[in-house]
Amino acid sequence: MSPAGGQGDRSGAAAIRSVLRIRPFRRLWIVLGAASFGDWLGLLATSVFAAAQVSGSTAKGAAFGSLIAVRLLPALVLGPLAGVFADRFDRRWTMVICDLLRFLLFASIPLLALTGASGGVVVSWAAIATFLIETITLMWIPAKEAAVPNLIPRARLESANQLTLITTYGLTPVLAALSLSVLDRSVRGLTGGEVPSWAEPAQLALWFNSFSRLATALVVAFGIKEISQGQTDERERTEQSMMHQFSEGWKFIRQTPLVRGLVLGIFGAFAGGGIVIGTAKFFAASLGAGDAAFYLLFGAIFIGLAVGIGLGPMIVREMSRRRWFGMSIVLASASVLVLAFAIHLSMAIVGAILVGAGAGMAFLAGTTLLGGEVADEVRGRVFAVVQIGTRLVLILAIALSSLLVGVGGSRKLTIADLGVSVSSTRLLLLAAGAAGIFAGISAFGQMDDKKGVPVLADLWGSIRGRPLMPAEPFVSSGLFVVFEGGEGAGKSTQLAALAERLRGESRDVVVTREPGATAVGERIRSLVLDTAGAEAPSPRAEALLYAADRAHHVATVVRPALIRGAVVISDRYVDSSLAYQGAGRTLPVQEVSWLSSWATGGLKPDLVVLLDVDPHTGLSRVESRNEGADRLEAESLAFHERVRYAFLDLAAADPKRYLVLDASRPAEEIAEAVARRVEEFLVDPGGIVHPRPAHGPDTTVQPELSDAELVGLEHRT
Ligand SMILES: Nc1ncnc2c1ncn2[C@@H]1O[C@H](COP(=O)(O)OP(=O)(O)OP(=O)(O)O)[C@@H](O)[C@H]1O
Ligand SMILES: Cc1cn([C@H]2C[C@H](O)[C@@H](COP(=O)(O)O)O2)c(=O)[nH]c1=O
Repeated sequence: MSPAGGQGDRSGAAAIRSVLRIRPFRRLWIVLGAASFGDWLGLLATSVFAAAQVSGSTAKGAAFGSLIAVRLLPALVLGPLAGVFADRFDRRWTMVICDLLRFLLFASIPLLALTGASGGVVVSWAAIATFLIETITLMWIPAKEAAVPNLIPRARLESANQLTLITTYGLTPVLAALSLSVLDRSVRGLTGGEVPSWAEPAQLALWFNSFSRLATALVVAFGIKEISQGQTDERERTEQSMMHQFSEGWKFIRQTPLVRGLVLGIFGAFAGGGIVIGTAKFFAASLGAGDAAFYLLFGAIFIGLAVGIGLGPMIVREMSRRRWFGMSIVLASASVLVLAFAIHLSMAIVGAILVGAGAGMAFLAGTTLLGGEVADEVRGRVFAVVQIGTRLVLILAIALSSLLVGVGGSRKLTIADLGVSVSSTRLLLLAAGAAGIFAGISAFGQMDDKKGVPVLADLWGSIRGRPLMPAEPFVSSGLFVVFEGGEGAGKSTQLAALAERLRGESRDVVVTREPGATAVGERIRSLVLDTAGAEAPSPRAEALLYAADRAHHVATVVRPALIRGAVVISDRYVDSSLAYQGAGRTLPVQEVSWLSSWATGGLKPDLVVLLDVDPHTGLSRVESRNEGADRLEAESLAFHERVRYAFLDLAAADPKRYLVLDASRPAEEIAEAVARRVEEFLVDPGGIVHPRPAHGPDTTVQPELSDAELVGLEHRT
């Protein structure tokens, strides 16, 4: 899989500019920004407004709290059906109708207040209207989320999500809070403190919220008709009953490993986040810090979120988004553990920033994966489940953790007589961190698209711009033996002897070589080795030519023969490139390795017979053939020395796969040793470490690739 929506080689800013050039998305982003600003304003204003309608601190607190609670209620009651709307009906009209209704409902709250209704009536209506607005929002969000992937190319989905998430959760809430406070001051300043009720900032904010929804409805209806166009055919959508579509959605989530992993991971992350929020006050106190520390920790989480969403893709670059998602959850959860052990505020702030960064990256990767990899016809339902589930998990986690901490938070558990005190807040954080790590690892396991590729090496390779690649899926029932060594080591001699022996046992044997085993290879061979006439290729061009020969050789000769069960014996393979172009030409060995691995799709030999010979000896054998030296044979002695030691180093790094023989021994002795080793393989095929058949739909890789041989692949979307 390519990283869904990965940004490739573009810088973050360039990727975002390119996404904004897509007209329907740009329009949607602008109105969503305005609407999100209005929503945040509305959220703050409705609550403040409701509190302002009653007197007495208890009543004010109850009014404020009940409005917030009412916003969460619809998700529990009506949530499960919301996604069906997004998948069943035209998403553009779903969004438009929802926004028109929200426009009316938002406007109705300050309108009722203007009629002179009593505070109690206004608060009750505000609660009912908020409940209805939230219910409508439940249908609007999956419709919008499911529509976005149809507006932009998949490769730009991540940038689009970055932009939307930063706008919705970073810019607009801060702007809304600032605007509300500036509005409040200005209105009070202008009216000298005698603010008429219609000009109350909370009322003005509600009007803004209302009209921002009207604007969204109009722009979506008349300016982004593409939302309707991208959707699955209407007949297909309405053929099934709603109940059937509802159960289909759940079945899809249960049975699809990617979605299961995503849902599990997202819920785990939100549970962890909820516990951090629920315990934050007590945690700040356990650090011996007061309210200021509490706010600092909260700020740190938001800074981390912004860093994760804004910079995450630039850091991990082309890494598989499935892997990035699981790793981000593990990072966030491990950082919760840091919080559990924090002994100083500075340590806690670092932990909180990392929690935020991990959560932000997981959120971005998860949203992008859902948008890019879930089919259009079920996308709305999947988004709805995530949306509702996260709300539920968050509320439960906050409620339960604050309850538990409230019961035991002020106490300290003293372990035996050791004098070690452990606050229950920290124990809870510890449990949350551990559970989060478990959820992250489980999600990773369910979704991993590079099974068998070492995780940390892949991460490090990705950060450096060269993610490791899984081997191409293929099932070999043959044996792949390669002869390597310097010039005149006796490779052709040994290869011929082995082939003859195996053919004598009636085995299917394919003798081949690099470069030059195919017609294309012959031409490449003459380009790299002929000394007469033609201009010599530069070192990088030489490396590419050998890789091109290898790619064609593997695809047309080696793999087909291995698939049919033949013993393939090749005179030189990847190690020659590492030794000659890497050590000999002093090109970066990692890059040469990357190139070869890409060319071969990760195919490695079962056995490499390295014939080690002193270059003096080898070159003098070649000379005695009186055929003249080719371009590489004509290289300096120092060059051939470097080649020799590079071969020996490669063999030392992976001794199981190599048979190193002293090539100055008599040819018959060497042939005997080679035959013995090859017979071992043939007698005991279980000992062969070539690619095995896949064990399931996702295990399409060679599990035995060593770290050194797994090299980067530039993923393209
Ligand atoms: N063990 C050995 N002892 C002495 N001479 C050998 C031995 N093996 C091969 N030779 C001789 O050395 C020469 C080179 O051998 P061969 O062509 O097999 O080597 P090679 O590694 O394939 O060479 P190249 O690097 O040119 O492909 C030949 O003349 C061969 O007869
Ligand atoms: C595969 C491969 C080969 N070379 C060099 C090594 C030799 O000098 C020639 C091949 O000649 P031979 O007589 O067939 O052994 O090419 C290389 O530099 N890089 C490679 O990948």
